[in-house]
Amino acid sequence: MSAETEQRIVSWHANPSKPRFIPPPGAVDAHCHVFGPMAQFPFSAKAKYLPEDAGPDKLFALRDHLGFSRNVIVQASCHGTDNAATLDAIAKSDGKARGVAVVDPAISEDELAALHAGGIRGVRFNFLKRLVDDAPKDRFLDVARRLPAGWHVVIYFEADILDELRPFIDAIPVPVVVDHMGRPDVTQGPDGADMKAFRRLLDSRHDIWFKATCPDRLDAAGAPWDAFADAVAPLVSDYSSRVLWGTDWPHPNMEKAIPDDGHLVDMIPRIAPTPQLQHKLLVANPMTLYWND
Ligand SMILES: O=C(O)/C=C(\CC(=O)C(=O)O)C(=O)O
Repeated sequence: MSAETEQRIVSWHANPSKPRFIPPPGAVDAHCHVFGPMAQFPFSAKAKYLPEDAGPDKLFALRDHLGFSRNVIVQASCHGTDNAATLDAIAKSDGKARGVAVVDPAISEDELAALHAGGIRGVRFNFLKRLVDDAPKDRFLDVARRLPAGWHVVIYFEADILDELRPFIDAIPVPVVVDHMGRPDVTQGPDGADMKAFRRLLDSRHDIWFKATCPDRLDAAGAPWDAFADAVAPLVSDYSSRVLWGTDWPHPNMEKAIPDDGHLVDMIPRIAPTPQLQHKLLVANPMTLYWND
């Protein structure tokens, strides 16, 4: 894809509402991205989408508008394995951001150490065919065995390949964080086949975490995303010590159904109704994974 021939896409709300829910002090938006700015950080030649710039200035303004304190910036597929934009945003955050990188599995120990010094605390393995050309499990496992101390692996997959991925996930030697709960069909409800399979995965190891994120991606009925709230609230309550939350801003590939970030924040008390759950989801859990040093 080339910037000259493709039209750049805006996938985020120009003027998100102020949420009614007020996050607790120290709340972490634990899943968000930056795009570019392209002039400084060009997108990957293999990128499957070409977004407009959504850099750290916009991300930090949104953080403050929504009442959050910190961000975990996840390297988006449009930047490939060049983590410069993510590192730049972390460096500009005044200690208020950490990150998850996407790396070439052949990365050296020195390069991993440099990512650690730049605030990276995990690597992401993406299995979505519409986002990446290949996902080599053996090479992923090789790098997972060489990660700096305290790091984890983030995996992104869709529910229909969970069974196939189980031996791979079982072999990951560090904690695992599952993006968007492995994209279950939330219309099946809390006891549907997808949620049951995901619970079996969570029960198989106590160091598998998940992000209770993306009602906009998972609930096609649209806001206020009632099916998402019904299906996800029991999961948050039953696995409250290993769940994270994030906006997913700037919502890559959601340009046809852009969510209002204020409405996304207002999902939090529906899936985590008590102050205790909200503190775990937004403060204690992400601090354990990302600011544990
Ligand atoms: O942002 C997300 O979590 C989900 C994405 C984009 C993505 O992961 C990426 O580009 O790396 C998606 O489903 O298109």
